[in-house]
Formats: sequence, structure tokens, C-alpha cells
Amino acid sequence: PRAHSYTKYNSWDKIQAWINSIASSNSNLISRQVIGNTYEGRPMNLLKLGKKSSSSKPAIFMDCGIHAREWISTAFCQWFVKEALSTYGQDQQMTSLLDQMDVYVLPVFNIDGYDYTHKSNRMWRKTRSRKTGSSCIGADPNRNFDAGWCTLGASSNPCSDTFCGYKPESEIEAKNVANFIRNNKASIKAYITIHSYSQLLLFPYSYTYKLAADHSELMRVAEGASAALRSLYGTRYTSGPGATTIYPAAGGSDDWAYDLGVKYSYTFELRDTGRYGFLLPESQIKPTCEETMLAVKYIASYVQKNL
Ligand SMILES: NCCCCC[C@@H](C[SeH])C(=O)O
Ligand SMILES: [Zn+2]
Ligand SMILES: [Zn+2]
Ligand SMILES: [Zn+2]
Repeated sequence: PRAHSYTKYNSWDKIQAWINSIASSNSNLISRQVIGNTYEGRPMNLLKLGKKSSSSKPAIFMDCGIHAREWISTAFCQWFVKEALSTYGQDQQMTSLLDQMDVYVLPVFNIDGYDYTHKSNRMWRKTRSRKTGSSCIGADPNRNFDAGWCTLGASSNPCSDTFCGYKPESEIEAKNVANFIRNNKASIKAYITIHSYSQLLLFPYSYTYKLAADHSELMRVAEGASAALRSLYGTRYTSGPGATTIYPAAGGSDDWAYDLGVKYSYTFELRDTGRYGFLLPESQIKPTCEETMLAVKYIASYVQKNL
């Protein structure tokens, strides 16, 4: 059977095998922990990148694949891990980052949904949770966090693609991630969540039109990261608060992390702007990931300088 490839959209089985092998590839720089299981019982593997240290280091938390059909997002987290390990020791910025901080990477947040897009419905977005009383399946994890929950830009209809869930963190995947971040909030300085598509770099708030207390700083960093991204292939991103830059949307992981105190909280919407949309060709995985590396490294180095 086809092996794992960084320039293909890997099935969940390939990604799980990749996680197991890469997590044991360099005990000084990477380790793995399971933060809980998905609704259908798949283990949520969190990778921890960073030079091993007996004391706890400041950290960045990045997740991919909240939405099942956004395959370029999941591909990016795999790419990031590969780049981090392969450029540590050569790339000054990555070496400094992993020496000073830890980077937690959740390669696939919504594993059940991701597997479902490979096997059944390519356009599935939500989790695959079931509840008696409704024939419709799943909730939108990015509407299920306890941040203005279900007030706007979300639906209380279980059949909607933006169903907010029966209560905040009703989705076990969201609860597992929220628990981890809550338990580690003293060290987590930044939260980055990867989505597609539209080429946007968003930050809080989406649950209100009110500007965040740190709006101007978050905007400056987003502009710098977008410029870094554009420097490689000229790809243009728009930066701004979610509510006015894309649409109002309550219950998002970024807004929740920000209100918890994780100041540098960003949502990426990767390529493209609609030509292929969620069906971005595999030929664009490499360029998309390379340009996104520049933006993520820009944010990470800014966080480092402002510890
Ligand atoms: N917290 C919401 C950030 C803005 C919306 C992001 C998109 C990604 Se597909 C969405 O969840 O609809
Ligand atoms: Zn998404
Ligand atoms: Zn999106
Ligand atoms: Zn590279």
C-alpha cells in the first residue's frame, strides 16, 4: 500500500503510522502524548516539539484538521513537524525556537470526520457524533467552544454544518483540546489553528464586532506574517479580526483561547480563494506549506521576542 508522503493527502491510517514513527525518531526533539479519544474512539495524538528540558518551557499550541474536508490544513501540520525536525541545527530561527520554546502540534483534531471524508463524503465538515432524537450527525467543532457559544454565526439545528453542539464542549474532541490548553495555560503563549480556504490570517474576535484589547498588536503581527508569506510566491492574504474579515462566528477555538489569556491567537485560512477551494490539488501542497511555514515562523519568533 502507498506509503506516507508529505506531498499527498494521507489517509488517517497513514498519518497514525507516521505519528508513531516520527515520534520515536528523535527523543531529544519530539515526543507524543494522547490527550483523549475521538467520539469513534480514535486516539488524539499530540506531538511535542522542542529541545528536551527538565523545566517547563513557554509553548505554542497549533492544531490542524478541525474541519474534516480542509485537507491542506492537515497536510500543513505534517509538513511543519517534518520541517522543524529536518531544519533544527541548520535554520537559526527554528533552532532558537525549539531551544527556547515547545511547540505542541495536533496533526488532526477531527479524526473521525477526516477519515469520513476519505471513505464516504469528501465535503464533510463536522464531527461524527450521534445523539438520540436527531438523525443528523456531528457538530462544528469551531462553533463548540465556550466563547459566546451559539450566539451568532452558528446554528442550533443538528443538521446544520455550523451546528454549535448541545452545549459548549459537547464534542469530545473540543473538550480534550480545551482541557489540555486549560491545564497548560501558564506555559501556552500562542494558539494557531489551521483551516482552509480563503487566504486569510484571522484573530479575535469572531463572536463580537468589538475589537480585542490587543487588536493593534495582533494586527501588526498578522500583517508581518502575511508579508513574510507573500515574499515566497506572492500569495496574497488578508489580515483582520474574524467578525469583519470573514464573518461573525461564535464558539471558535481562537476566541476561546484568547479569552483564556492566550494573547497570540490566530486562525489561518490557507489556499486558495475558490478556484479549487477545499479540493486544492496535491501539486499545491508543497508551495502552500512552504509559504505558510514563513508566516508561522514569523509569529513564533515574534512570540519568542515578547516572552
Ligand atoms: N473563530 C472563527 C474564526 C473565523 C472563521 C473560521 C472558519 C474556518 Se473554515 C470557520 O470556522 O468557519
Ligand atoms: Zn475550517
Ligand atoms: Zn475555512
Ligand atoms: Zn522547506
